[in-house]
Amino acid sequence: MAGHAVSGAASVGPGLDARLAVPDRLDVALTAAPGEIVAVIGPNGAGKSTLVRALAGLVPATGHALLDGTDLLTLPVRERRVGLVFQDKMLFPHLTARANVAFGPRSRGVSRRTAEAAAQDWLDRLGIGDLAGRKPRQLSGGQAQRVAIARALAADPRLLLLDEPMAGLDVSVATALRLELARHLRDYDGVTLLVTHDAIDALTIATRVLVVDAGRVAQFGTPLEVAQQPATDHVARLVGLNVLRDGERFRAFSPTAVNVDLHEPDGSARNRWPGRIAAASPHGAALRLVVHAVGGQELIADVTPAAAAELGLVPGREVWLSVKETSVRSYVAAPT
Ligand SMILES: Nc1ncnc2c1ncn2[C@@H]1O[C@H](COP(=O)(O)OP(=O)(O)OP(=O)(O)O)[C@@H](O)[C@H]1O
Repeated sequence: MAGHAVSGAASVGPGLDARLAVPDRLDVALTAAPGEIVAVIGPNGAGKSTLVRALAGLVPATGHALLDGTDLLTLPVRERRVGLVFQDKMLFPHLTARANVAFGPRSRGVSRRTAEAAAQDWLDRLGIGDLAGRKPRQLSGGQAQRVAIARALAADPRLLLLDEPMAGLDVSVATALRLELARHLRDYDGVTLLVTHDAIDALTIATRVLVVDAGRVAQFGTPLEVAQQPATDHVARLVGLNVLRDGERFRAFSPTAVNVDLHEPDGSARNRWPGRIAAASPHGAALRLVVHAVGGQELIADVTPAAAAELGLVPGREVWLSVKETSVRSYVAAPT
């Protein structure tokens, strides 16, 4: 069966098929079909940036990273058909927005005229065509980020690496950029990796979510699988669920399903925990309590402001939390 992919071996088909290791920092495998948008999420220091930087060739890694059948790790950085957008944008400060975007095509030998026309077209599409003649220092954060995205896309990459492209932007700017990015990515037939700390990005833009924890893949599934059946506390928090481990299984329940009492509740509820309120903050129309349960587990409970006032639910208060078994979803986390 020469030429055919075998289970566990690298595939030679289109898309991305990577297994990358960086000593003491990262050891992950992932695949993505053309057109897929993979959100990469995980706690600080999990290895998300190391993964995208290894794919870009900015961090030395071992293993393989087949992109449309060609191993990126064997190619010099300049020859990898990879587009990069980092939080710190990395625009050339002395070049105009248009020249920044034209840089990729120019360095591949496209004539200045053609490259600049294409650059102008990308800037127009991203809604900042009128700013094409400005230098990066004359642009706002959101505008500069659009230039960085235009520059990455104009280079016609087969792999687009976006490392927290919305971080550091004003909420309204980030929201507008997120919508535009989602629209562009829907038409993009390469593979996108989007590193994000934002559950909305992960769950709305992505076709799949890669959860990285301590340099390993903790979960790799559809946004729905990951939202409904998170396999790490970090993701549970990100999607706003409580998750308890029960051997091989996970037990998840919504903060809105949690009852808060000042005394141990009556009855035989299996799911009840004494603890102390560590924090309270508004969450939509509710008040969200973070409770440190006896035993170390951190749980969240949403209560009405009226109940909070009546029971005196303020940080430091000892409480009992309980949840009905019918409100608990029990599952074995989706395989990675
Ligand atoms: N240049 C470096 N040299 C050695 N170790 C590094 C270097 N950069 C990062 N690390 C370590 O590698 C691990 C992964 O870091 P990485 O920046 O990839 O995490 P991350 O998931 O992107 O985190 P964050 O969400 O905070 O950006 C961390 O333990 C970090 O301390």
